[in-house]
Amino acid sequence: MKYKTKRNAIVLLADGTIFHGKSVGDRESTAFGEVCFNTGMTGYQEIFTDPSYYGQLLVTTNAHIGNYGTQVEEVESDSVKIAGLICRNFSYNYSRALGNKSLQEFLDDNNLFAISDVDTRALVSYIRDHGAMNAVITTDIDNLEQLKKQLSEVPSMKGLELASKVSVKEPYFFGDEEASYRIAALDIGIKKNILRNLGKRDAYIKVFPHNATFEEMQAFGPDAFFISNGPGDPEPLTEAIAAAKKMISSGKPVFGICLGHQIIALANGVSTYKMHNGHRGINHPILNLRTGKGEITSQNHGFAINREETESNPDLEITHVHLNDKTVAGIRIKNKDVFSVQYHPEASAGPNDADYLFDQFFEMIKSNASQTA
Ligand SMILES: NC(=O)CC[C@H](N)C(=O)O
Repeated sequence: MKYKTKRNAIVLLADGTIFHGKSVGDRESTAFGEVCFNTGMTGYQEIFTDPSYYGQLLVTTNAHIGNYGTQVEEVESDSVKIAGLICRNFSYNYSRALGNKSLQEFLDDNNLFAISDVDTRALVSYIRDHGAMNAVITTDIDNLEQLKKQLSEVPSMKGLELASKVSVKEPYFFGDEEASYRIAALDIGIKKNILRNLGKRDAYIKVFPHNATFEEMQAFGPDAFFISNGPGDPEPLTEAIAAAKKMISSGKPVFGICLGHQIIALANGVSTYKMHNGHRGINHPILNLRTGKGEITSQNHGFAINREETESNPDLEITHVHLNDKTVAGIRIKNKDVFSVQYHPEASAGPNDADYLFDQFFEMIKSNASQTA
């Protein structure tokens, strides 16, 4: 087999703990980032290309990664966004009628360093107990003191602005120019499947860079605004928060997903905090408090909005809660067409239980447009 030689590799955590593994392929490399884990059993390609993962070393808890290869259309952005991959068994071969490439080729094309043969169950238990922290994966295993020094210089995710690293530099359009509705979307790390979900509901979308002003977005003549998911700490995104305040006052519908949800909360004076461990997986249970129905959702976040501040804010209503830990999973602004969720109704990867949120957004857009016509 082509990739027979594997080098010894390690995961070195910021607290000095070491887990052993092997390089994927015959490759010498080193990658730094915040270590986090995703429990999804499928959807690795969508997860690896999700811009919200920028700067993170991802541990996959499924026992096999790569077994169904990759497919050119199943990407959530134009490149791999994770900083490195840590897995148990890496499958160099794949079996899938419509696959285009092996995962190894796909990761090599993206120059992404991956290590396998790690006891991921032990690693995940460790992170669960000790919380999210920075780490390095490397084949440079004889140079520990130097690595520890470099690792101590990697900035903490708390306070880190990363949206500018993944956002588009210039505005672009998505969908049919003749569509019935126009949406101005703020790209602070947008996933492609969000655009597909908006576009297929008869919308023409103009996607704006992370630092676009409200006035630039308004000049498109939108019927509604959208604020995307994305990486890093939401609090340093002062330009996005300022734009969100004006979107909210505009009277037009506003929908925020994940980082966008956190920005809407911050625009209402609610603070955010770094969680002990985030929620990353494709089966997170949510309760919709308005309907009393449960939803199984796709999630990927390491920050959350402050629950007490949300509850005591007279303008806000909590619409969804996470059933595992009762964190806030969705809010709306009372008497306005503004709402947001901490999870991913666009799925990709994951279930489509929360697809109705896109329909809800378009119902708001239609009734808002008819009122202002
Ligand atoms: N998927 C996202 O938008 C994540 C938002 C934010 N970066 C967090 O980790 O909480």
